[in-house]
Parts: sequence; C-alpha cells; structure tokens
Amino acid sequence: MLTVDHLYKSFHTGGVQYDVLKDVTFTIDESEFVAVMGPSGSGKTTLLNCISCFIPYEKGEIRLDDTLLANLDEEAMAEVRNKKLGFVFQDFMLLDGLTIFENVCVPKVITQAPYRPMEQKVTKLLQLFGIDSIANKYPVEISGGQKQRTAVARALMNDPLILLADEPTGNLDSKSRDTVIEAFIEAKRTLGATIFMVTHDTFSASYCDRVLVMKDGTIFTELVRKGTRQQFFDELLQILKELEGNPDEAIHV
Ligand SMILES: Nc1ncnc2c1ncn2[C@@H]1O[C@H](COP(=O)(O)OP(=O)(O)OP(=O)(O)O)[C@@H](O)[C@H]1O
Repeated sequence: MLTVDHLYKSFHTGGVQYDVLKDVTFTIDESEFVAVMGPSGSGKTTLLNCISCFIPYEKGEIRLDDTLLANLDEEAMAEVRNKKLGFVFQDFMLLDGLTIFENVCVPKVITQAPYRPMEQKVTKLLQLFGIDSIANKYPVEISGGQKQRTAVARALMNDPLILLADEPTGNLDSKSRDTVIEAFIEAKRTLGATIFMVTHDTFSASYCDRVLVMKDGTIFTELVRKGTRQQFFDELLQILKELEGNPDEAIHV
C-alpha cells in the first residue's frame, strides 16, 4: 500500500544543512491504523509532508500502490492529493461559510461529481460518525470533536488509498478526542480505511495497530500492538520515557 524506502530530507538555513530525515524506511498495509510518535523535532511532520507531496525530498522513494510520488507534474500531484490521499489536520480546516453537509461535499464538488450519489455518500459518512443530526449546522455552532469528525468524513469522500492525519486530537479535550479516535476505528472497520497519524498523544496511539517511534530523523523502533490497549499504552509510555528522558512532555492522557 504505502512504501517509504530510504528517504532522506534536509533543510538549508543560513547556509547550514540540517538533515531531518535520514534513511527512513517502512511500509503500511491496507486497512492498517499506524501512528508516528517521537520527541519534538524528530521529523514526524516532515515525514508526513513528504508523503503528502507538500515538500520535495532529495533521496529515496515514496510509493502509494503503483504510483511513485516523485517528479509528478502539478496536475498529477493535484490528482494524487485529491483522489488518493485524504487529509485531517489538527485545526480541522473546515470552511466556515459552509454547513457540515456542504463541507463534507467539497472533495466531490471539486471533481464535479453528480449530486445524488454525493448526497448519499455524505449521509452515509455522517451517520457512520454520529454527526448526521448536525448536517445543517455551521462549524462555529459545533464542538471540536464534531468538527474533527466532519473533517474525517470529508477526507474519506473520495475513498482515498490512505488517510493522513497530523495531530488530529491535538486541539481536543479527552471526551472529544475519544469520539475522533472512535471515528478512525469505525472508518477502518466499516470502510477498510488505511490511516497514518502523527501524534504526541499516547492514549490515541494506543488504539493503533502499530506505532513507529522516531528519533533524530530515523525510525528508532516500531511497536506492534499484540495484547490489550492498556498493555500497548504502557509499552508506548515506557519507550517514550526512555527516549525523551522527561515523560511529562510526551504524555497527554
Ligand atoms: N521549513 C523548514 N525549514 C527549516 N527547518 C525545518 C523546516 N521544517 C522543519 N524544520 C526542522 O526540521 C526538524 C524536524 O521538524 P518536524 O516538524 O518534522 O519535527 P516533529 O517531530 O514533527 O516536531 P513536533 O513534534 O514539534 O511537531 C526540526 O528541527 C525543525 O526545526
């Protein structure tokens, strides 16, 4: 599904080169829910931005099914972003002037899809995530958790190959966070969605199938969930504690 192979990325600031991703290699299978964790500055967002085609990289390959995500012209890149990738951001990125229903329609409207199937699809997604009752409300009238579930529904409108989420629970209280994680789990279970999530939140990550832990631009280790969620949570806490030295910075329960 997603293959990242020997990826290198550096930034140049004031004539100095900073190597931010150093030989990052991993794969994600279809219908896997995978998180990336690690200390601040370890390269998580840079990695996500490379996969999202938002920034170029020097060396390595990123492949989504059969598509090599490099050297794409603008049109091909827009096509990949709109049809093969779904995005969920920390700050929701909903359009304030549109209703919840209309916001979820946006990716399909861009492709000039016919109205009737689009309406059916939005209705199905809103029901799946328990937000059908707020379909006619505007973003300003709903909670953070409802906003983020709207964003998840919007990201799934074009049946993307993978859903990329950057700190999706970062701006939410614990109750709202739980509803968003439930939405991801429901998307995986019901729609077979593949989800790749950058997070600082150990609790959210403990619901994943697998967690990649980054350190200094490399994949430091990879943890697979084998036992209960609580056991996985404890395991993640332990590794982050070892990695960061200060667990309080890494843990947001
Ligand atoms: N556009 C840029 N120009 C220069 N340096 C950058 C740029 N973007 C990121 N960096 C640097 O790359 C490193 C990795 O940043 P990145 O945002 O990927 O880390 P992160 O693990 O996501 O951190 P956080 O958890 O704080 O969001 C940091 O040292 C950062 O300062």
